[in-house]
Amino acid sequence: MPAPELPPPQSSLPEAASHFGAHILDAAAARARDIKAATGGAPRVPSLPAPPAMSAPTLPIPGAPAVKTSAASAGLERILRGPDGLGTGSLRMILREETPTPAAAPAEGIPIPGLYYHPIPEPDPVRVEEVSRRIKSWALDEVALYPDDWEEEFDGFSVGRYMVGCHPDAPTVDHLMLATRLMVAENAVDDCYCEDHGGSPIGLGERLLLAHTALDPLHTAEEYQPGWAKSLHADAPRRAYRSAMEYFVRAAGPSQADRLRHDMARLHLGYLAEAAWAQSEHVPEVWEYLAMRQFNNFRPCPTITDTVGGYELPADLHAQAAMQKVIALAGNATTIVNDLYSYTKELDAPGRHLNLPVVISEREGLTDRDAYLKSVDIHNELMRDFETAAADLAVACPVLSVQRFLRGVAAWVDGNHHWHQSNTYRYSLPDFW
Ligand SMILES: CC(C)=CCC/C(C)=C(\C)COP(=O)(O)OP(=O)(O)O
Ligand SMILES: [Mg+2]
Repeated sequence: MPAPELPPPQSSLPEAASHFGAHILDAAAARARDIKAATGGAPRVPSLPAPPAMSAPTLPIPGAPAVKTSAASAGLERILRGPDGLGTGSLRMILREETPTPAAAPAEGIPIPGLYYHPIPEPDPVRVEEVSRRIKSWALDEVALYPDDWEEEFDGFSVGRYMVGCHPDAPTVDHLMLATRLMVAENAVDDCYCEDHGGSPIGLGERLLLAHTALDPLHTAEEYQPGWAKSLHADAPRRAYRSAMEYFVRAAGPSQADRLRHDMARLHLGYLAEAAWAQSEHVPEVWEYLAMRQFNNFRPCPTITDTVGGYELPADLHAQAAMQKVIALAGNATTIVNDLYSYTKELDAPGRHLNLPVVISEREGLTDRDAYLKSVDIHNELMRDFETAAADLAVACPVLSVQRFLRGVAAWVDGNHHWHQSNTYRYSLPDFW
């Protein structure tokens, strides 16, 4: 695929996407007021020197002169200038292709009573149809992802609606396809290597490591390089990882690609811990389960929100501890949403599929219902902690790319809930109410 055509850089979000993740900025404004009331002064300065207050925030344009302020350190100026090396020309904000904003229609399915979440408008049906068409073509014609008898399940996943709902600020369908191919590939690895399409804990480490080299290429002796290259076509998960990553690397900057590789390594580590417990039929303590779920986690999906949005969060701003905490909390909240909506599906699956309610019931001696309701409370705590941490960071670091990234992560969290609630093909609620 040629790299997406990039219209000229824009300095502010187009109206069509202006609603996404807005509650994060609302929360940030409230936090700023609270902080000012509590301290009588400006919001706390983070460990980085406070970046310059910008009245008309604009993305640092690669190669543009550094932002000259007394407050910004040289390091921060370098970060705010944004990447200006070779190949950074594509790292600019893209004007979103205008499509009509759909009226907010009630989602299918029933939201979990007592769950703290933000409803979203029904994803743009025009984009959903186009993404669904393109992803099926990719799955069948480019990577031979699945046999004919898996087609109903593939369609039932509704990945087009999922990704359009999670990336409302994606400027083009080409950008949405970056996330959609990765989502399909990540689920193919989970289904085929770990779960119900031939998965097993036995030999999982080898399979995951070899699949990971489709994301993080092997550089070895000339004699052995062809054997490795051929292996990337050996099965559907590796074909899917290789192709999805190839498209992603063409559109992303080097630090965005390396961020994804790191997040995928985290994901694979989480799969291995889950598999080790399945192999030994061990039920971990609750905190141990929550630790595993922070790695076996949707994290690699929200963290590409800048690439899918056509801009870049600078590596140093992504790597700062406050951002890492926001990402971890958001990923944890999204993944416990999966535990809650997939609970009945997993109870019906062979063997014991660990999720938060099952582990709490086993480890704390609660009834299934009480363990489930406690899991809802834990999700809600994680969601509020995520929103508080994101609001704090938005106040401490008023840089457009940071604020847009935080809104993108929040939009992903909201879109993920919408998909789980409304995917009645895949999920149903327990009768606890
Ligand atoms: C798409 C992606 C990065 C997934 C990461 C981990 C993962 C597979 C989930 C969070 C979904 O968990 P689970 O295996 O429980 O999936 P289902 O409940 O079967 O949908
Ligand atoms: Mg699940």
